[in-house]
Amino acid sequence: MEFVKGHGTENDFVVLPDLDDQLDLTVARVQALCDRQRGLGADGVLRVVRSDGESGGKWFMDYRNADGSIAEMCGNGLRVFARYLVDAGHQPQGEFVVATRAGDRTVVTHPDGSVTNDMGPARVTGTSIAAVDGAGIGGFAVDVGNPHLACVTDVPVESFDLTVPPGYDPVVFPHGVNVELINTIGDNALRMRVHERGVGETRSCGTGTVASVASWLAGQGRTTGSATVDVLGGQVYVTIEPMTSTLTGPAVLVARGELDKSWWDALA
Ligand SMILES: N[C@@H](CCC[C@H](N)C(=O)O)C(=O)O
Repeated sequence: MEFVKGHGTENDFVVLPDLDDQLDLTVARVQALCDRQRGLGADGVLRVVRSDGESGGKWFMDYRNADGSIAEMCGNGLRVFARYLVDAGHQPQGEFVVATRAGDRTVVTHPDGSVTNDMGPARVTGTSIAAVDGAGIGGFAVDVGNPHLACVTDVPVESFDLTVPPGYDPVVFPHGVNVELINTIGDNALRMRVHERGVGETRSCGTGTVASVASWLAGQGRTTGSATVDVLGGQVYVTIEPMTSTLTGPAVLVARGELDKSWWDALA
């Protein structure tokens, strides 16, 4: 069984081509694939499935977090997914549509290896508080298809301990939440760290960067704008408009290989 390893600003993924939707991708298999000691190591798995195109997309991105849970959307993963499709010859370079659990998303692959995703609307739904290092930090709840609590703070984001999952209000976020801590570092320039639902701290989160810019704008009473977002693994560029948002950043394919069949079968 073929796999590809890739990353988008060091948010890393195992890509599993399963064009005819044959794989039984159990929680145990996702956990083992993502484990950095007993598997390949990744923040998540991207299963590539050919879709019937009825929803507008010819491809379905089946995204799983490292703990085996299913999430609606993954922004960095979508760029890697698009790069894989072009690299494998399944799509010509340029614009095409990928179906996700959050809806159809248009992607544009660029010759320099970067990808621009249409991320759909970033909806600011209210305010809430994250508990980090024993202190409460206020932020905005932002729905980017998946849930975020994006907190702009004056405390340098480098100073937080994200080895401990941030606390959050389960009434506001009944299905868990991704928590972003954000500093303003210049004109239209942010720095972000993230604790991802189903993973832990990661070096980047694409939907989290979109939520961060939406939250930063909401704090100024704005609903449109753009910013660069520095993350531990690099930099992305986000635009927010009333009806949609975009995310541009690198997508890197690192390795290709074959999973050992007896290892895979033993995990069923
Ligand atoms: N890293 C992703 C987000 C993956 C899903 C997230 N952990 C969740 O459970 O919602 C991204 O780049 O957006």
